[in-house]
Amino acid sequence: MTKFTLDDLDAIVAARAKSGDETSYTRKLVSKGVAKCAQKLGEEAVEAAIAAVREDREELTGEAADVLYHLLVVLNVSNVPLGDVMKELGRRTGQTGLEEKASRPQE
Ligand SMILES: N=c1c2ncn([C@@H]3O[C@H](COP(=O)(O)OP(=O)(O)OP(=O)(O)O)[C@@H](O)[C@H]3O)c2ncn1[C@@H]1O[C@H](COP(=O)(O)O)[C@@H](O)[C@H]1O
Repeated sequence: MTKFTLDDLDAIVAARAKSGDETSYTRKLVSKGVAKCAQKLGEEAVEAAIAAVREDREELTGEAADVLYHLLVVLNVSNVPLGDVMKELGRRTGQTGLEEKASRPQE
């Protein structure tokens, strides 16, 4: 079996978001707008963080899957391609996290 990737899920999310399928959770969520999608992403991220602090690996695995799915939904409604995010991550591989932080514009 070939490995399921984030690109595969991204393609499913994109197709479901624009489908008129009443049974699609993605379509339903996207139709509520970016604020609702972002709220769900935030909730799932907090749940994942709580699972991590609890050291509950099984719970964290499930919550992490929820976070990735909801992040893809938010990127979709915001018209930000996953490829752009991956490009940005790729660009950062040449430097350490602390170097990247120091290179950010000062607020
Ligand atoms: N990976 C996911 C995925 N992860 C989480 N979820 C849904 O996210 C929701 C989050 O749970 P909650 O209890 O917080 O949601 P809720 O009670 O509906 O809350 P509200 O949205 O009403 O606030 C659940 O309904 C989950 O089913 C997902 N829904 C879909 N996918 C993927 O998207 C594909 C397409 O799904 P549909 O669009 O439903 O066809 C699926 O085949 C999956 O591959």
